[in-house]
Amino acid sequence: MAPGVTQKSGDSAQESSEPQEWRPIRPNMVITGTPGVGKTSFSTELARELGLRHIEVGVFARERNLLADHDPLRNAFYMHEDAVLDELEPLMTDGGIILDHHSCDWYPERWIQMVICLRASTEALYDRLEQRGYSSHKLNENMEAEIMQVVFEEAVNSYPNIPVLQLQNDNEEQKRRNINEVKRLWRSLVRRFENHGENLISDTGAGVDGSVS
Ligand SMILES: Nc1ncnc2c1ncn2[C@@H]1O[C@H](COP(=O)(O)OP(=O)(O)OP(=O)(O)O)[C@@H](O)[C@H]1O
Repeated sequence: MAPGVTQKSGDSAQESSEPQEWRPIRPNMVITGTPGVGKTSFSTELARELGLRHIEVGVFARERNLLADHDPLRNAFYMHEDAVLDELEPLMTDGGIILDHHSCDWYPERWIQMVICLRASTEALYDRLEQRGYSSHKLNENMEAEIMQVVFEEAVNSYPNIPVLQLQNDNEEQKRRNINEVKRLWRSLVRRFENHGENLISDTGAGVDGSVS
């Protein structure tokens, strides 16, 4: 995996100059995971069913000409991270956003109220990445990252106040079960967010297929 495919310079999940009490009008969600685990498929369905806006961060950056250098080894572009954050800020303030990207350590923590890390078995992931025609370097790098749970640990370290839901996404049946469970958790979060000003989910994990929250 390209380490972040972002160019870091400044603000991050753990560095915020905003007052602690700042919160979006509605909650936001991050869906992360190694490339190929199924973030975009999952986010698209979830956003449609919950009436949320799905932002595939790499596409968002490309559409706004916020891509930086090209990494020839991975055939991927870095992003101008600060500029992407600036563009995202008003959207995140309104809330109801699903941010979909394989790196999640650069958003201000105050933006995010739910974090999901999708996982895939080595067999499922290998097949998906091979089908994409990835170079052996890129394929091996991603496989190793998934086995070493690099993205999950990044998510846990970036959002110390939010339980990170880890969901196994090897097949369509698991995806459907997980989407249904995330919808239930999200609706519960929204109710508590509106009623009591809470921004944490407390009942994560229960009944979610393969979850290790
Ligand atoms: N639950 C699933 N069962 C079977 N195939 C799946 C599942 N989820 C996704 N896929 C397939 O895996 C491939 C990768 O999915 P997707 O593009 O959603 O992954 P991604 O994590 O968003 O990747 P990237 O980070 O590179 O954008 C696609 O061909 C998709 O159809």
